[in-house]
This record gives sequence, C-alpha cells and structure tokens, in this order.
Amino acid sequence: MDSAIEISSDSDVEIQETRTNLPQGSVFFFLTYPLLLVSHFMVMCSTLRPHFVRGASLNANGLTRVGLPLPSSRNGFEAKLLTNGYIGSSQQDVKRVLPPSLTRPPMPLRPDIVGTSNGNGSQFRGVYGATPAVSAPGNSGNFGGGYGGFHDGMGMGMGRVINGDRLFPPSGAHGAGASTSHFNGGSDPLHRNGMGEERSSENDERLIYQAALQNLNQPKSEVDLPDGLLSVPLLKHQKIALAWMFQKETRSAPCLGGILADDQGLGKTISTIALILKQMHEAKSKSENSSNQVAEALDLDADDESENAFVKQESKAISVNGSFGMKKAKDEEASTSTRKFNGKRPAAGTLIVCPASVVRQWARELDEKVTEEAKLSVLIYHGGNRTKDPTELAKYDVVMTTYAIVSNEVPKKALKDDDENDEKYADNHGLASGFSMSKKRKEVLGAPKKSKKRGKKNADESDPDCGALAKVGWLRVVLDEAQTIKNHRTQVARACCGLRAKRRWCLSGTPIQNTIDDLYSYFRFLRYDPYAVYKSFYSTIKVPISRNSQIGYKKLQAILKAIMLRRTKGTLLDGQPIINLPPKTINLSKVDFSVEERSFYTKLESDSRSQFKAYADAGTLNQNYANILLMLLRLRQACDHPQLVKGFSSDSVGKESEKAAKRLSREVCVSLLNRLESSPICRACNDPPEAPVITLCGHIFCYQCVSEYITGDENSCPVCREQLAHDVVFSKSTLRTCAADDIGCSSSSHAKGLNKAAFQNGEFSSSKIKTVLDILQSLSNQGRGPNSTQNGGMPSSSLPYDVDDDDDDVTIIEQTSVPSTPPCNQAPVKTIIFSQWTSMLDVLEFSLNEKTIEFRRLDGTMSLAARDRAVKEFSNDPDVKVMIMSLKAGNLGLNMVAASHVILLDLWWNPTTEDQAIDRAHRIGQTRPVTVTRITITNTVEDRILALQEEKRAMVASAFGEDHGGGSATRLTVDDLKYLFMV
Ligand SMILES: Nc1ncnc2c1ncn2[C@@H]1O[C@H](COP(=O)(O)OP(=O)(O)OP(=O)(O)O)[C@@H](O)[C@H]1O
Repeated sequence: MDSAIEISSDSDVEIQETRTNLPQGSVFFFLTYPLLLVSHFMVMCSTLRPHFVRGASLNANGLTRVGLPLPSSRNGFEAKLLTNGYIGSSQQDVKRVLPPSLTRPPMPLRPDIVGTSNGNGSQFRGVYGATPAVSAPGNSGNFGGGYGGFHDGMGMGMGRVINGDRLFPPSGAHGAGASTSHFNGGSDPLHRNGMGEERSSENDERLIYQAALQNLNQPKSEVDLPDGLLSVPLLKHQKIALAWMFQKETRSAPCLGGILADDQGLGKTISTIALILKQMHEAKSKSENSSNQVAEALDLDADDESENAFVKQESKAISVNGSFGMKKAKDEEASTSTRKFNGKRPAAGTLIVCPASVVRQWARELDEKVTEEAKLSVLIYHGGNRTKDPTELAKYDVVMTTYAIVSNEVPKKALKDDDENDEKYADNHGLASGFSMSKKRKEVLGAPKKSKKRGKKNADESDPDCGALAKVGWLRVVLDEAQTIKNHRTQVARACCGLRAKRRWCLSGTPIQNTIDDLYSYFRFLRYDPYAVYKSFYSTIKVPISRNSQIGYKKLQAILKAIMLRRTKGTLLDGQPIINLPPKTINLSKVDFSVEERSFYTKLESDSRSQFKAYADAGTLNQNYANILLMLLRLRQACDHPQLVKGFSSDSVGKESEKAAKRLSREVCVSLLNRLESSPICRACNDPPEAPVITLCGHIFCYQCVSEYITGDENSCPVCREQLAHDVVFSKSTLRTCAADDIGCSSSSHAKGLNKAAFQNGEFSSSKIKTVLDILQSLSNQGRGPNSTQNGGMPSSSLPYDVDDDDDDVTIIEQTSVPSTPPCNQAPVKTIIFSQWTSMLDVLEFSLNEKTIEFRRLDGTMSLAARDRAVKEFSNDPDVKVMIMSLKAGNLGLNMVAASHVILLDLWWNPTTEDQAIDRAHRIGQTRPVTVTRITITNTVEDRILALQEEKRAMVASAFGEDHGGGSATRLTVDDLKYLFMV
C-alpha cells in the first residue's frame, strides 16, 4: 500500500492512503490545491524529481488524485477501457451515435499541469497518464455497464413514478398562473404518489431525462405576486424564478424544491420571500374557494421520511381570514388538531437556515420588502433564551436560524446506508472521502467524548436533548448560502439533512466550490433520487465525467437542469441582460517585492524546499502533511507582509484566557501546549490555523474561527459541542507562560509589543500595503475631481452600460495603476479591502491610522452586533471611506453597495470565495461601475494559486455549461439527452 497526499480543497483537507488495484473509475478531477501544493514544492525541489517520478509510478499503486482529465490521460484511459471492457458496450456506442454537440475536442488544460511547457509537467503527465493503466477487472463489475446499469439494491420508491391516482392540490391542478399551466395533469409520469414501492434507478434516470427535457431551455414563464404583497416590484428574472420555484414545489418530481443558484446579488432572498408569499396566497385562495375540499395531495406533501405522517391539509393550515399570518390559523387549527405531525410533531412554516452574519439581513429584507398587509410573522431563533417549545416555532410563518444551531439541535442523518458503502468506494477507489483526520484523531486530554451539555450527537428526536427545530415538521426548509453544507460528512450537513420537511431549497451563488462532490451534499439534502445515494452519484455522474469529460459534464448539466435554476449577471433574456448593473472590472495587479521582501521570501522558500526534501527523502510526506501545509501558509503570508510570518499580533486571546490558564494544572497546560504545537489544522477552516488556539476540550482553531463560534449564537465547539467562551480558549504563549509557571509575565503581550515595535520602525515594509495606500490615495484624488458628478450625471436607470456575457473584464496590470473611475462627488468613493488573515488586517490598520484614513473593520472575532454596526457606519457615514474585512467573515450575504472599489490583498484557493466577496459591492442597488483590484506578487506561490483558480473556474464552468469558448456547443439538445440517458 502506498500513500498519497491529498488536499482536496480549502476546506476538505485529507491525508489519504490509497491502494493498489484501483478501477479506472477512480480517475477524477480532484485537482485541488494539493496538487498545486505538491507542484509548488516540486518546482522548488528540482532535485526531488526522482521521487515524483516514483510518485507517478505510484499510479500503479494507486495514486489517483488528478485534475480535470487531461487529453492525454483521457485518451489513454479510453484506450484502456476499450481493451479491458470496463465500459462495456457503451464505449463503442460513444463512437457510433454521439450527437454532434458532444463531439467537441476536449477542453484545453493548463500547460504547466499537462507538462508541455516545463520540465515538471511530465511528472504530472505521469500521474495522470499512468492511472488508466491501472487495471482492476475484478472491481469493474461494481461500476460497469453504462449509465443505467449499476444501481442494484438501491430501492427507490417506485410509486412516485405514477400517474393519476394522486389528486393534485388545486393550486397545482388548476393553474396558478404560468407556473402550473404546462405540467399539471395526472398522466405526468414524474409525479410521485407515495413512498415504499420499489423503483429502479434506471427509472429514476428516465425521470431525470424527462425532467431535463422539460428544462432544456432556460425557463421563461413568469409569475408575479398579486399587488399589495411586496413593497417592491419583482424584476423579470425574479418573476421567472418565482414561477420556477413555485413549479418545483407543486410538482412532485424529481424532488420538492431545488437549487436556486443565481449569481450573488441577483435577489435570491427576495425570490424566496416571493415564493413564501405566493404559496400562502394560493393556499388561502384555495381554501376560500373550496372550503370543503378534502381531496388533498397528502402524499405529495408528505415529508420524505415521514411516510404520510404529515396529516394536516396545507390549505387548511394556512387558511386565515384576511391575513396571511399563521397566528390566527393556529388558533383554528389548535382546536382541530390538524397541525400535527404524526400526532405529536407540530407542523411549522418555513425555516430559513443561514450563516449568523446574515440573519439580521434576512430579517431586514422580510421586514422591508413585505407590505404591512401581508406581513409575515417572523421568529429569529437564536440565543441562549430561545424557546424549547416546538409548538412555539409552529406559530410563525418564517423561522430564521443559523447553521450552528441546526448543527447543535438536530439529530444528524446517519452516514451509513449510502455512506458506509461510499466510504468503501472511496477507500477502494481512491476517491476523496471525508477528512480522515477525524477518524485518526485521538483526544489528548481525555476530553469528554460526548458533550456534557448537549449529550449525544446522534441522538434521535425523542431524545430530550434534541432541540425544538427537530421536533416540528417544516413545510419548507431553505438553506441560504447552501455551500456551507458542501461536505456532506460534516455535522452541519448531516444535521441539515436531518430536518424534517416537505420542501427543500438550497440558495447559493456558488454551489460548486471545489469539486463536483460538492453537489452530492445538496442532492442528499434535497432527496434528489437517485443521486442522493453516493453509489449512484458516483456511477451516474462521476464515472461518466472521468471517462469523457465532455460527455460527462453534459450529463451533469442535464441532471442539474431538472432541479437547478442559475442565471449569472451576464445572462441574457430575450437578448437583453437580465439586470442592468454597472460593469465590474477586475484588475490583476502584479507587483514585485522590495529587495528586502524578496530576500526574506527567497530564504523562506529555500528553507521550505529543504524541509520538504527532507520529508520526501525520509518517505514521510504523508506524516508531515500538516507541516507542509504550514510551510505553504507561511509562503502565502510572506507575500502579504513578512511580519505575518514573524508572528506579529500572535496572541489575541485576551485577559480572560490568561486568567483561566493560570487556574489549569501544569499537566493540562503542557498537554494542551503539546497538542497545539504539533502542526495542527484548524477544525473549522481546515487550513493551518492563523493565530492558533486550543480549546479546553482539545480542539484547535484559528482564533478568528473559534471566535465565530463564541460570538455566534451557539457558543459551542463545532467538533464536540462543549460549551465555548473566551476563558476556555488558549494560545501557545499563554500556555507556555503557565506551563513554565511564569505567572505574571505575559510573553504574549511582550512578543506582540516587540513585533509591533519592529513594524513601527519600518523594519520591513510591504509592497502590498504600499499598493493599497497608493490606490486609496489615487481614489481620494479622483473623488475630489472638479467635474465630478455621480454616474456622470445620468440617472442610474439609463446608464449606457455594456453588459457582456463574460460579466467582467479582467485586465492585467503589471504595476500599480489605479483604474480610472467615473468621477463622483455626490457620494464618496468607498473601498472594501479583503484579506484572509486578521494579522494582515492588523498591519493594514496600522498604516491606515498612520495616513489618517477613516475605516471600519469586520472580522470573525467581532460580535454580530459590532459587525452590523461596522457595516452600517461604512454604508452611511460619508467620512468612512474604507472597510477592511476578513474574507472568512465578510464574504457572504452582506449588502455593501456603498463601495465601488474592492481590493483583494491575497488569493484564496478557491476563486468562488473571491467572487462572493466582490459581489458584496456588485449587486442590485449598485449605481456605479465596480472596480476590483487583486494584488499578487510575481514569482511566488501566488502565481500557482492563480493557475489553480483558473482550473477550478474551468471545472465549474463545465459543470454548469457556462464555458464561454464553446458557444452553442455547450447547450444541451434533445439528442444529447437521449444519448446521455440512453433512451
Ligand atoms: N426587486 C427588487 N427591488 C428592489 N431591491 C431588490 C430587488 N431584488 C433584490 N433587491 C435588493 O438587491 C440586493 C441583493 O439581493 P439579495 O441579497 O436577495 O441577493 P442574493 O442573490 O441573495 O445575494 P447573495 O448570494 O449575495 O446572498 C438586496 O439589497 C435586495 O434588497
């Protein structure tokens, strides 16, 4: 058995042992930053090539982590498949009946990975290319047989595929506007009629085929709300979203709900609010029109797992005289007991689950965008005093909560069934599985295995510890920023899956962040059969992509079309842009280090190289995985400012922690310290921790990450649920002080002071900081221009913006130059500056203060109220020109259209995270062109991160059919679908 390092993503970090005898199906595009990491060190360690050549031959032993399939490997793969019969007959069919649109040449790939442009590439070619040569005939039977042939034993409810014995709810059957007109009728083979009957996954795939046929073209039907419900008119694309969402809820297949994946800032929130209002309005009219109607779609509306447990009639439940509110309805229902779930679980309205940072924004949107007459009753379910009474939750139309609370309160959906198999699959086939550290981790402190406070993690809902969220049956569960559950093995993903609901929605502008596997978690949450079972996801989605990416991605697009609506800001409707946003221009500002910085970086790189070589020589790359990550982190940080590597601002835990540490026994201090010093990984973000801290329960985090939990509403450790507070979180220096019994001497503050002094003395300057200051200076000059008028004096509605398909223009500028901005003096020019490291924000803060630039700050260590205040002040106070934000804490959900400039100080592995950050400013409400400057340092690790980002973008574009090069070739045709689904 050999080992291979894998770091599958920014958040899914893994050391995995891979095995011999892998089937070809294991060749997947797990090109994620690990490969880049290794490649980076390979570039540095030219003398190591023999190892990697050996590593390439690891293929023969099972090193299978690959990026997007390469032309060479794909060809090799296909050739092999043809000879070993793995694909069976379908390979020949590929040649015979391939529709024209599926015969495009393979996507071009990054030359440095392919290896044609430098000496290292051949090693990668070896990695990629050798994999197909691995042959495992014995395993192929598990997968073989083409798309439809490997689903035995998956047992889906065949009964859903039927016809007319289910009565439709009147809203579905009689047409509520455009949404229902073309798909009602009892003969629709997609409709489910209940659970429990066997259904083969071949049939499931047939259903998806039919759904894909109906969704082949971009949805165009629109539905609007009756006047008087929303305080603002819906935009055209939002009316389309409403029609589509309403349809997905009133049809029975493939699942009730879906993924609204519109770009950030296009109005997913308002579309969802409109859906809630629409459904309530329909239910109300329905009940008024047919008060005695009893032919209700019980099965249709039943919770997926409940087997008809949900006995209420939706129309009755929501029937209220002259009001949408559930409150009045509730009184009525209490007497009739219709709002009962299985006789004991109350039926509740819509649950919105979102990151803590956007709860208030949701509340604001619900308040501002819904009229007084239609006001929904809303509960923000958070805080220590939240109700424990499920019937209380059932009183509200909308309940909002956070992922942390769901994770804490809801029994986790078991990973067994599909996932034990899945584990086996992953292990056997070298696929990414969950973060293996969790399996290997041992509690060093003897910390309790189960939370004293919260009890069993996998408790079922009869457990008294199980919270109120899990004790009601929701009409609808909406996951906002649904990428939060992209790793289906996490507690949070499993808890979300455990919520009982009739309809489920994922909202995300960036549903795929790292790999196609991200989609699996949504499918699982949505109960999107057959893909909600990993085995099936693997064989029907991943295998085809690995065999032939062109065809495989098309199939994925078809599968997604059935449940996902995605429009970007560049999408055209009837030839017109869906939204007239001012343009966004992205500048890549490549700057060089100063002489001092370069020399610091070069030394660091050379030390890292030597260390890496030592690990490689000793054959201990795997064991030193975390160290390698740490070295990489240091290189990335050195690109920002040398002081980040030297430990500036290294201790932020504060007095409470210092006091508490003094109360610990020396043994405990030493034990915690040993653990903290053993090159850990943050359990929240899976990166080497910035400002590492350890909790009393023995889990390691970035200080910012753990602060998110402390300042959030749950206050519990995301790993073990122990109660968290500042007095149970310790830094290295605090522990060292206590372990040395050196009470009274805080080495941390000493160190901090020293470093700060060094910084103040200008021991090192940072090219990035200088670039930022230059940009700010230049913007400030522009803002004072003599002819300045906002938008050049034009009303925003008539701005002559060109909106092209690409959405944004990327300009590469080699040296700092500030892109010209339309002059404006009516509103001040404001800038958001992002960094992933709070220590970089510290350094920046110092420089901004020095230049007397007024700014606000937002990072994960701040309370939600403080963050909210910072956003408001930045938005409303004309003197506050700059917001400095942590990428981790500020990239999601926030509306910050006061800013028309965004500066990204460092690169994130995953480009979608940057996109999310940028779109805080580039969203509805923005009236000025948005300029984005990404600052990178030439000839450093950042070059490779840029390359990796391109690779990820290509993968996402392929999955969504958004690769611009392909034009109409990326569009699915009926022939494609027939071919893809073999019908
Ligand atoms: N029809 C509308 N009329 C007026 N304002 C709107 C409308 N639709 C959206 N907005 C505003 O546009 C901004 C962006 O909308 P929203 O937050 O719903 O986008 P989103 O797609 O959910 O973004 P993200 O993915 O970043 O969360 C919000 O301030 C919202 O109030």
